[in-house]
Amino acid sequence: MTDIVLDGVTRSFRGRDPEVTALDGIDLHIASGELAVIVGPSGSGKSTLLDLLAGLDSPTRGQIRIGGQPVTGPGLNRGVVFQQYALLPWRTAQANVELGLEANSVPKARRRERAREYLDLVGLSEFAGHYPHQLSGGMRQRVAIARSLAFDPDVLLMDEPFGALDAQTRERLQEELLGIWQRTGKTIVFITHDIDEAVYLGRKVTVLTSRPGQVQDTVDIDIAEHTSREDTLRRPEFAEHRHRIWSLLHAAPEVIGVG
Ligand SMILES: Nc1ncnc2c1ncn2[C@@H]1O[C@H](COP(=O)(O)OP(=O)(O)OP(=O)(O)O)[C@@H](O)[C@H]1O
Repeated sequence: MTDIVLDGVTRSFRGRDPEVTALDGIDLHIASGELAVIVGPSGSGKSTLLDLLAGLDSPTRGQIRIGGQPVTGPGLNRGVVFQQYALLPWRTAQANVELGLEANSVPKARRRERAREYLDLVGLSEFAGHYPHQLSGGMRQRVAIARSLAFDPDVLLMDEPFGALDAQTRERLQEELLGIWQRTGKTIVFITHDIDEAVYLGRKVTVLTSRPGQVQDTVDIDIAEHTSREDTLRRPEFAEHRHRIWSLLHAAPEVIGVG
């Protein structure tokens, strides 16, 4: 089980006058296998929260536990996908996916096989030998997703992973992510400031207040079985959830950049 529990998580940044409190007393429970979305206005501490979950930063107060274990640093039980692809330009798509497996001491033949498998999962088998500059933005982000999944982490942490992509590519990758989630059963924490994306992907959407980020509410998204994207977007429940999240975000002062 890889439940994620945040218990009174606060993160303040010192060395500035005044001190900046990015997150203030976050209590959150994300169940194993859930696709949890976190939305919040700009500056509400979303990226800070993701860094804490990834173990790239530590809370000033409070604790995060994943599968019952306190997070004390980065770990192979978590894969992270950022907005920018962070691929190594001198490595092919295949070699980029193999990267995480090298850190994990997987033997070469097995690495190759697994990288192929995950490139296939994200629909890029034919591009294994291409370098990042030969791929579109959407393809690069798919390589980044394949790389994060290839070492089989329990949890996938995604910080606005589709934010830099055009609308069509973004929609395609949202579909792919839902498919990957359904096939792999991973626990996914997905950060966005796009309300439609939040409602479309999330089964639970947690809304943060503007700085300092606190949990304003968590909305259960209970849209009956997704059949097609069009069908989902047309459902009255979609509009209701969208409106609810919009209202929560706009109840917070200083709302900037909320789509
Ligand atoms: N290393 C740091 N040092 C000082 N302040 C920081 C640091 N990292 C973040 N902050 C501050 O913490 C607050 C939250 O930042 P964060 O990037 O987590 O917000 P966000 O919700 O991800 O914003 P956006 O949606 O604009 O990306 C901001 O006011 C930011 O300036």
